[in-house]
Amino acid sequence: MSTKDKVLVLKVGGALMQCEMGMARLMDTAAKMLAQGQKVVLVHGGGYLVDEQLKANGMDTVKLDGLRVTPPEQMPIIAGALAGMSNKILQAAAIKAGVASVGMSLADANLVDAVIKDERLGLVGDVSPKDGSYINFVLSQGWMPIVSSIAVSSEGQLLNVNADQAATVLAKLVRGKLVLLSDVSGVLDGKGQLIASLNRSEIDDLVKLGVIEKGMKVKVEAALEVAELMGQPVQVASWRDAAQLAALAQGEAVGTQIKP
Ligand SMILES: Nc1ncnc2c1ncn2[C@@H]1O[C@H](COP(=O)(O)OP(=O)(O)O)[C@@H](O)[C@H]1O
Ligand SMILES: CC(=O)N[C@@H](CCC(=O)OP(=O)(O)O)C(=O)O
Repeated sequence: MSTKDKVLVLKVGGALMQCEMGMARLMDTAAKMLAQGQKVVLVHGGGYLVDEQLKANGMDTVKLDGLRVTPPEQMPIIAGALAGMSNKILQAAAIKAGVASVGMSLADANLVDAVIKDERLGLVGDVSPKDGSYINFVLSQGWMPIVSSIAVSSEGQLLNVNADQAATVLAKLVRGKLVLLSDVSGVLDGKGQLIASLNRSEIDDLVKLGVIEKGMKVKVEAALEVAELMGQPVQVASWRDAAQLAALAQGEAVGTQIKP
């Protein structure tokens, strides 16, 4: 199987939706890849928009180990910011770049099974892959799925899933190649220098030293899970960096390689 035959699962962090230029560059990159026959699933976060909307509604944000504690009264605002605003802002940018997309969430078409992760986190979801037929159908039409990380449990409860974890579940579902794009060029060492590659023991050491923390800890752990499961590296890079996007469009490795 050549790399182009593999679906590319691209995850973007929420800071992207606050940067018109970044969105335009990313969607132009996606348009190029689609034109080359590369299938792309775009998974998105939206943490910044959630923060803004909670604040506007007089609510506090609490995070535990990089995950947002999600009390029931915050769920409508969080679902609105992620499955609504963030998803549609990205679809608008896709249309502007000539990319036909399907806006969806983890709740669509039996994509995943979702359960409450940990009672202390409230309505935060833990997801596992279930049925890829809908997303594969969308891809077969040449459309780009744009997927938010809102899921629904079998009891009909809306759940907030960390978007890096949403991306890992979709990568597993389509057996795809996973690239996590954030607002930093990759995993940085204690001096702010880009680390070219990391394996499990190196990650454990940097977490213990406090060099990898918060959202980046969640991200590298999600990346490592997929890398080990699929026996292939997962890349952590930046949507801000035009050179990294250009390299990505050429199928080249970018940022930090999280290795099995
Ligand atoms: N070692 C590290 N290297 C790079 N970023 C780190 C590191 N440790 C913590 N971070 C933080 O993690 C952030 C990226 O995680 P996160 O905010 O969750 O991104 P995203 O919203 O793009 O998923 C960086 O902006 C940085 O503040
Ligand atoms: C449970 C949990 O933490 N959910 C995240 C979902 C969005 C996200 O992950 O956004 P970024 O990729 O922009 O960080 C949140 O509420 O912020």
